Amino acid sequence: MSQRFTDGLREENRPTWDEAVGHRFVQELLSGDVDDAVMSNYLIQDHRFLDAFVTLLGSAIATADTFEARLRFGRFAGIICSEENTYFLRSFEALNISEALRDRIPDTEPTGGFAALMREAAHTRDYVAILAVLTVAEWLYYEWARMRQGPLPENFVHAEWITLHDNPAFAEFVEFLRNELDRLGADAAEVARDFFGRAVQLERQFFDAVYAQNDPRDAGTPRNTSADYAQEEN
Ligand SMILES: Cc1ncc(CO)c(N)n1
Repeated sequence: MSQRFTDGLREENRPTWDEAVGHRFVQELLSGDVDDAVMSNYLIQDHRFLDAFVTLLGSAIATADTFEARLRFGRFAGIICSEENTYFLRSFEALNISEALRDRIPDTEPTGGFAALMREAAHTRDYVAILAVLTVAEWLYYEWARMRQGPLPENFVHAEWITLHDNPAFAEFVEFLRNELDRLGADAAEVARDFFGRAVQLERQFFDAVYAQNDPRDAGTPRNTSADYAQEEN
């Protein structure tokens, strides 16, 4: 039996893939031990990832070569734009992160890099390039989420981020993405490898970045001097 095209792509990126799937953030999330500051950094950045991701899903709907695939992407986009987006909003509320505070936090480099990569893939209008990025994002998340061995964490912010990526419908969607890329990628292997490889790198860097920042909520604490307040007003 020959190896699936997507298995080959993953093998080419194996060390980085494993570093992402087994990342400290993932381990702490699965055990429910992620620090609130780290989770806040992650969710603020990932909510922006989601914006670019929806754009990419739109380009998949536009470029897919079958009606069946278009329907799948449409149904998935529905979940991302409803249940997943409201998960973020409920989590921001629980972590006491206002919209104003979020607006003050700049993009990290991997967030900007991911948005650029997704925009680039969408602009190619090449279904294979688009599929390669989508497949990394969803397959890699499915792989870490299903590693959980103990019970779900009690905190819904942790638990729901796991179950959103480890449930039968999500597993089926990942399998669909892989089948699509298996079906079409071999004839456009260079494009597939390029976008797949860059996406895997960014996934690891995205996790790294949440530990390289301060508590984002400090950006919302009042400063010490009235001069600072005055500056803020202007
Ligand atoms: C950075 C990143 N990669 C993948 C996913 C899963 O869609 C996500 N939410 N964020």
